[in-house]
Amino acid sequence: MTISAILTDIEGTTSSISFVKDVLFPYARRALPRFVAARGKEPGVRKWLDAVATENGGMCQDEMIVEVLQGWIDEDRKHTALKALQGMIWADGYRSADFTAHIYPDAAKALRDWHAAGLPLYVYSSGSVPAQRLFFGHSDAGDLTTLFSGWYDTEMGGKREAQSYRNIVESIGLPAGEILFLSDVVEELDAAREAGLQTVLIDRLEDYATPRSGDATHGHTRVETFADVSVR
Ligand SMILES: CSCCC(=O)C(=O)COP(=O)(O)O
Ligand SMILES: [Mg+2]
Repeated sequence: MTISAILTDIEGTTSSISFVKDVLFPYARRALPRFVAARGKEPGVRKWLDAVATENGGMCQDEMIVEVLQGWIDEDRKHTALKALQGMIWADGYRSADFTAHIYPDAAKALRDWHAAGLPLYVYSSGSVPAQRLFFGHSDAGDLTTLFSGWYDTEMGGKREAQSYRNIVESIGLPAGEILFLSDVVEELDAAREAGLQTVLIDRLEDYATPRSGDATHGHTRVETFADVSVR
């Protein structure tokens, strides 16, 4: 079947889970108290803190909001408010060169090759769109932002819901069946398939101790690196 565009996940797909869990999340957890104290009154920050407070019974102390957010980081909650705030915090880390974002060399190469071949590339991640731009703007392989034609986060809906992929398909403006979605999470691939997209499971051996096979792949094509993704 024709592939006219590629939509990719980040964590566990283009990039290692351990970079996100062991570098980005602890950085945000540590920096949160100081970040909220320094910037909590800015409208663009306050709106997300207020959203967290409202969801937790209207708590009014920022210290309590910080504790809730740190708990969500520990649980790896993919909450839009947390993701927006994390993105703002990571901006400091990237700017001061505390880290660069991990990208598998095979992913960087394939993304460059597909872009050069004229295939439009899109990102769909639980990380906020500003966080995605920072991530690919400061990757181990340099600034890759110009490779992408569009960016989507959970403002489009949750990654395990078919409607989110329908929203993205409408935004991209191509037939669902011509868009290939790449992810390490089978439930995300299931939702994308339900919306009519083509799917490939990226099964990184560095991230997943046991290769997924048989029923565990839910029938999605499985590869271990981007080099094995066929776009013809
Ligand atoms: C691009 S921001 C860092 C990743 C992140 O916060 C995250 O939750 C990644 O989730 P994904 O949907 O890319 O698996
Ligand atoms: Mg992922």
